[in-house]
Amino acid sequence: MNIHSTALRGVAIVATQPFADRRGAFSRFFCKDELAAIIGNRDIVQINHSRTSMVGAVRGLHYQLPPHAEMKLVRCIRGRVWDVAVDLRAGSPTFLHWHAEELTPDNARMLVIPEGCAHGFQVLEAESELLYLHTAYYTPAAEGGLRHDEPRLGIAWPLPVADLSARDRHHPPLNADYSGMTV
Ligand SMILES: Cc1cn([C@H]2C[C@H](O)[C@@H](COP(=O)(O)OP(=O)(O)O[C@H]3O[C@H](C)C(=O)[C@H](O)[C@H]3O)O2)c(=O)[nH]c1=O
Repeated sequence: MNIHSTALRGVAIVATQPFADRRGAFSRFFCKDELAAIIGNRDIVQINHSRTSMVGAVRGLHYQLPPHAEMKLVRCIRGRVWDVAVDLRAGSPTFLHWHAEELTPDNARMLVIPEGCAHGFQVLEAESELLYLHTAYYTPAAEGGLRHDEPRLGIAWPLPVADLSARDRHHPPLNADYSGMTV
């Protein structure tokens, strides 16, 4: 598993090389030892799965506030998604900057979204499926969200946004004095 950093501290791309033979392919999805440089002493405590039907649909942008802030490792197991991490860390030199990565089963990439970053994605192929590895338990009271069209982010979604959950339609815009979270 090769780890590639991005402009956002801790946001990383894990590249894996599937073992292919005449039967098909085998991939290592996760390895705490190989990913020790980014996982540290965190544990994966919850694994979630989503399927999104409509091309252009966006899920997110979501995060959990401290003390329930979480690292998420996201992999596309069907279809094609444009996956986004947003830096919400107070004092970060890349505060409110975002990084996007196209994830597919074929490119076998996994995006690592550390604590203090929001996560969202847009579906580029119908019926795309994602697997999310979480280092903190789902805690609704600690959940936060950003609008996909938040002016202070300027995320350049590749397609017109075709579908959003009611919750994601109603995230409030960021205040002008929003300074982020300390994680
Ligand atoms: C995360 C979670 C959610 N839920 C319930 C809460 C809702 O009733 C339902 C759907 O949750 P939500 O609307 O938050 O799901 P998405 O909008 O698809 O959010 C997902 O996609 C974005 C991009 C993410 O980064 C989130 O981590 C991930 O949950 O599942 C649970 O019961 N357990 C859980 O662990």
